[in-house]
Amino acid sequence: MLHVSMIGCGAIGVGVMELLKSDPEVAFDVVIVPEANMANARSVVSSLAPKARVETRLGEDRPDLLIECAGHHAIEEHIIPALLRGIPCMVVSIGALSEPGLVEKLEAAAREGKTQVQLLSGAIGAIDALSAARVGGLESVVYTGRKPPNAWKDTPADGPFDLANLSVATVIFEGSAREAARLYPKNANVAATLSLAGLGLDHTQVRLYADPGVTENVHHVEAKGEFGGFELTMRGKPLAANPKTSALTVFSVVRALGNRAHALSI
Ligand SMILES: NC(=O)C1=CN([C@@H]2O[C@H](COP(=O)(O)OP(=O)(O)OC[C@H]3O[C@@H](n4cnc5c(N)ncnc54)[C@H](OP(=O)(O)O)[C@@H]3O)[C@@H](O)[C@H]2O)C=CC1
Ligand SMILES: O=C([O-])CC(=O)C(=O)O
Repeated sequence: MLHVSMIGCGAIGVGVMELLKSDPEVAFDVVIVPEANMANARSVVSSLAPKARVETRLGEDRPDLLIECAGHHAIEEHIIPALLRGIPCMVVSIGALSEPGLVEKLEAAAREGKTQVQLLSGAIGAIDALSAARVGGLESVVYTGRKPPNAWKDTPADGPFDLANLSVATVIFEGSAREAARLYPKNANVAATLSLAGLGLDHTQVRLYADPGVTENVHHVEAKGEFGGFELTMRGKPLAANPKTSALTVFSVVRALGNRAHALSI
């Protein structure tokens, strides 16, 4: 039985608890949320993981695994202290790791705690192939993200582009993954994941489209290197609870937990 504590009880956290509710090998013991969200989280958790406590921090608990499904601040606030205590962690807010120095800080905390932090693949696939290809040497990684115009509301594209009236697919950003993450932090998880697995934030090229012709989060990756090349297109259905998040992200967390909990891992 894998004893899990989870940070976050939003679109991903709730989706994960729903799918694992009847898995006898995964037990949620603690769900961590901000103070203001505790009452709401308690009512959700009581039906999905009735044995779990809702807390604002991990406290003295020592889970087999701490998983972050919360957001950028949770990494500094909860993951780094847990790693320092030797608790293995998983992180889904990979976009947060584009903040200078944060990856190194995570790594140092895991090393000091003699444990490991796993960065989950989330909404994008082929991370295994890309990071294996890096071993032989990569030449280029180009990521194209395409989302419906309303997905770019309240971002730097909202204003320079008349999102509500776009009639054709429009490039709203072209540049490095580092710049994409700086300008579009809430849409930067995939670009950051590809960068960490591949050529890094400065050498991963990113093009972002507001496209009235799509209803899904479309992620296209083209990678070339010593291994040869690959092209991948993912058409991620957004979650009803948060249209910025593809459903595959929830499945990716469930897979990762299953791989730790079950006898067979794939
Ligand atoms: N790797 C990938 O491919 C993807 C990663 N993501 C990332 O996953 C994360 C979660 O996404 P999603 O579930 O859709 O987001 P939601 O906003 O639906 O849920 C986030 C949850 O985390 C809680 N939370 C926020 N900050 C903290 C904190 N410091 N400590 C404890 N709890 C906290 C929120 O509480 P409250 O509501 O009170 O703020 C809320 O319960 C985001 O960072 C998102 O960018 C998303 C999609 C793909
Ligand atoms: O598709 C998703 O779930 C999220 C996404 O585009 C990103 O954050 O890069």
